[in-house]
Amino acid sequence: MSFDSISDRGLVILGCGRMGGAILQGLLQGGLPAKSVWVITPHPSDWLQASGVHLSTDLPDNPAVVLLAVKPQMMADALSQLSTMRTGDTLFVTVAAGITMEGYARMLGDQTRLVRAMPNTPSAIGRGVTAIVGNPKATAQDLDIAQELMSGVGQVVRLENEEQINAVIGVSGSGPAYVFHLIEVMAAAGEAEGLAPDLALQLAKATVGGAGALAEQSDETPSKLRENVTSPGGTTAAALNVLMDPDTGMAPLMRRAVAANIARNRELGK
Ligand SMILES: NC(=O)C1=CN([C@@H]2O[C@H](COP(=O)(O)OP(=O)(O)OC[C@H]3O[C@@H](n4cnc5c(N)ncnc54)[C@H](OP(=O)(O)O)[C@@H]3O)[C@@H](O)[C@H]2O)C=CC1
Ligand SMILES: O=C(O)[C@@H]1CCC=N1
Repeated sequence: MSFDSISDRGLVILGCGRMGGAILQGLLQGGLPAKSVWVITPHPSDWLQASGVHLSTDLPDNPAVVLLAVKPQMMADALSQLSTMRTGDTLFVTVAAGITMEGYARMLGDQTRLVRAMPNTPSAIGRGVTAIVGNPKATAQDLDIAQELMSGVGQVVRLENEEQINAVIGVSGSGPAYVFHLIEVMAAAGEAEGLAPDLALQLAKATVGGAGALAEQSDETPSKLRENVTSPGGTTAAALNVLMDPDTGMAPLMRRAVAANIARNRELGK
């Protein structure tokens, strides 16, 4: 990775919890010098304190990039800490759900160059996927910089418009939670059928992890991979009859879950 402008002018990270921390870790591993990073976060972890970044010190007044990684509900308060910064030349990259570009224009001014990025928690192990979209002031170079920042923690895809970010949150931003829940319910079903809890959990985790890796690495579609498991008239077919029921199966359930996610995201944006 090349971080020339960030190395020269600095990166400020506002909020260094799960997501901000994962991104910072990816950037440092990718070669960004710790001395180019300023972090504002109320309770820095031991790892952060040992990382060599600037903590609780004066901020550069014209950093190349500010990464916003606080909870949406904290954003307005948190941004007030940047009031001494000249924001004209600085690119803002935000990972917060809910807050729209219009909302940022109200808080930061309508001249601010801003990229919304929506990562997910597998970023913590470099296996995230992030979707990015720029506001009307963001340049092609700004999108390249945001892509470079986020590629430290996994794949990056680009969106055509801001509206699409809602569906991204519903699918991949929140999606790891759905998959973790799948592990929980598969393990619980195994336990209910007589497996020891640890063994049921091991089987469920290895199955979801292995199937996910196979789906990513295989040239076959997920539908074909599913068919490969399913012997006609066999045990998998019996289970899929339940899971693929058009009225009560996973498809209508997932549709409702993603719709609820998007509705909440719109509420947060108000
Ligand atoms: N978790 C996820 O799966 C995803 C999260 N996001 C978005 O990422 C953002 C952060 O989420 P996540 O990392 O999970 O949350 P965390 O709570 O883990 O991180 C938020 C961090 O912000 C810090 N913080 C709180 N107030 C301030 C402040 N005034 N100034 C600076 N820092 C502050 C918190 O500190 P402390 O806890 O010490 O108070 C915490 O370390 C959210 O906007 C969320 O929408 C996006 C995609 C996926
Ligand atoms: O639950 C949330 O609001 C955030 C956004 C995507 C994942 N976590």
